[in-house]
Amino acid sequence: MSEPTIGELGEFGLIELITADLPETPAVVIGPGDDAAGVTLESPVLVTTDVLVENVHFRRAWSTGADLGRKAIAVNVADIEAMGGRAVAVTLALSAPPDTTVAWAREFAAGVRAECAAAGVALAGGDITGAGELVVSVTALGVTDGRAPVRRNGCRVGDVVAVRGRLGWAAAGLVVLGRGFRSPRVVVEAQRAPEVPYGAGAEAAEAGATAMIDVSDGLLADLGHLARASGVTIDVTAGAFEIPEPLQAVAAATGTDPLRLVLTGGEDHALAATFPAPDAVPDGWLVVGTVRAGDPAVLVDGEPWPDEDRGWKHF
Ligand SMILES: Nc1ncnc2c1ncn2[C@@H]1O[C@H](COP(=O)(O)OP(=O)(O)OP(=O)(O)O)[C@@H](O)[C@H]1O
Ligand SMILES: Cc1ncc(C[n+]2csc(CCOP(=O)(O)O)c2C)c(N)n1
Ligand SMILES: [Mg+2]
Ligand SMILES: [Mg+2]
Ligand SMILES: [Mg+2]
Repeated sequence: MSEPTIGELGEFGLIELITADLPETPAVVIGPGDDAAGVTLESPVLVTTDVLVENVHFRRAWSTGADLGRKAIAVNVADIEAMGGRAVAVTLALSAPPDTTVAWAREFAAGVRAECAAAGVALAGGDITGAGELVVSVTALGVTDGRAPVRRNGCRVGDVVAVRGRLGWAAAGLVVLGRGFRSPRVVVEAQRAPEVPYGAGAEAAEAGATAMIDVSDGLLADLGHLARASGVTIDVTAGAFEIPEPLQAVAAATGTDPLRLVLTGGEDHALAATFPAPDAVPDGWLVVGTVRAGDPAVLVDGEPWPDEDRGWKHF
C-alpha cells in the first residue's frame, strides 16, 4: 500500500498536524488558528523573511523533512540575531506537492518545533498551499530589549572584524553531497541545517558591535554589504582562520582550497560583526580583520579576491 500523502490529509489536516499542542508563550497571545496571530512586542520590532526553495536551497534526496524544518527557522532567526535582536515569534508558509507524504510533513513539523524551541521562538501562524515543488517561507519577529538595532552601516575606521560560528562547513557539505557522498558526516549535517549561535547577536550588540550581518552567501560577499553600507574597506586576515579538520579533508579529497570554503561558503549563518577595539570583542568570537579608510571593498591580506568568487548569487 502506498504511504498516506498530504493530498489525502487535506489542507486543514496539515495545518492541524503542524499546529497541534504548540507550547504556549507569553509573547503570542492569539494563535495559531485565528485568521492572524496576536503577538505582544516592545518597540522597535525587527521583522525579516527568508524563503527556501526545493532544488535551489535543498534537495529532498539530501535533506529530511526535519532538516528543512530546522533550517527554515534557523536562517530567519539568524537575521534577527544579526541586528542584535532576540527572535520572539515566527510565521511559516509551506507550499508542497499533494503527493508529499504525511510522514515527511510530520518530520518537517518536528524539525520546526525543535528549532523553535532551541531559538526560543513561538510559531504564531502561517499558510499552506499546493505547489509543484516544496517552498518554505518564514517570517520572524524580534525585539532588541532596549538596545538600538545593529545595522550594516556602522563600521568605523579602526574597528576590528570578528566572527562567531562556523564558516565553510555547509559549503563543504554541499561539495560532498554534490559528488554523491555522505561523509564527513559533520559537514553534510551542516549543509542540511545550520548551527546558529543563538544569543551571540544580542551579546555582540551589548558589547558595542558597530555593524553586523549573518553569513548566508559567503563571508567575503556578506562583509561586502557592511563595507558598502558603511563606506569603508574591510581587510580580512587569511591566517586568522584555523581550518577545521573536516574542511581540510573535503578540500584534499576534492581538490578545492579549504580557505576558499571558509571565505566564500554560505549557509552556516555565522555572525560577522565589527567592534571598536579588540578588547570589546566578546568571548567566543574570532578576530579576523580590520576596518580601514578607503573605497568600499573587502580585501584578503590587503589584496583583492576575485569578484565572481565571493559567495552565492541567485542570479
Ligand atoms: N523582495 C524584497 N522586497 C523588499 N525588500 C527586500 C526584498 N528582498 C530583500 N529585501 C531586503 O534587502 C535586504 C537584503 O536582503 P537579503 O535577502 O539579501 O538579506 P538576508 O536575508 O540577510 O540574506 P539571505 O537572503 O542571503 O539569507 C534586506 O533588508 C531585505 O529585507
Ligand atoms: C540543491 C542546492 N543547491 C545549491 C545550494 C547552495 N546554496 C543555495 S542558496 C545559497 C545561499 C543562501 O541562500 P539565500 O541567499 O537565499 O539565503 C547557497 C550557498 C544548496 N544549498 N542546495
Ligand atoms: Mg533574505
Ligand atoms: Mg542576513
Ligand atoms: Mg542570499
